[in-house]
Amino acid sequence: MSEGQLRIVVGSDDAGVRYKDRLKADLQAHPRVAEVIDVGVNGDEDTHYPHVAVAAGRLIREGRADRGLLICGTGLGVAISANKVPGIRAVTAHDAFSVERSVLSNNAQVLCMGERVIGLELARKLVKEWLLHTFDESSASAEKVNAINAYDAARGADADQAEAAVSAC
Ligand SMILES: O=C[C@H](O)[C@H](O)COP(=O)(O)O
Repeated sequence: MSEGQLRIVVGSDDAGVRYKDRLKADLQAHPRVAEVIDVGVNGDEDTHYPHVAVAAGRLIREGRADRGLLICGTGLGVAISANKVPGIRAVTAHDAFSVERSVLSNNAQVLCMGERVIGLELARKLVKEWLLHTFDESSASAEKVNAINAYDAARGADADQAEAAVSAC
């Protein structure tokens, strides 16, 4: 893997599998992509979106992938589900500005799209652009992402600990 290359996990439910497979092929051909890991679904498989999205999020959390691209009917269910994995920041975005800011403002690792919402060619263009955005740890946005991470780290802890973690940001 060369410097700056990304390992990307892709996944979908049955409503997103056509786009997932097409976008996966684009990713495999892209010079910025070192590896694509497909967590399904494949063919006529009918695994529901939460299971696929959480599997993808876990690969990122475990350090086996850098980013995730998840497709369902709307892009909403996969985002909600991936965000249940600690440390994961997943967004649904169907326009260039939101896709860009998901990385530059939010350092989101996971981009979600809806096959029933966006045209395939626009989705392909946005995914190519997404690959070129990189979060700047020295930017003013980093402090805000750190606050998200502090809330995240405090999940499961008692409320006092959560407040202390957040107020320290
Ligand atoms: O967010 C959920 C997705 O759009 C999914 O593909 C379809 O879910 P539904 O069948 O519950 O509408």
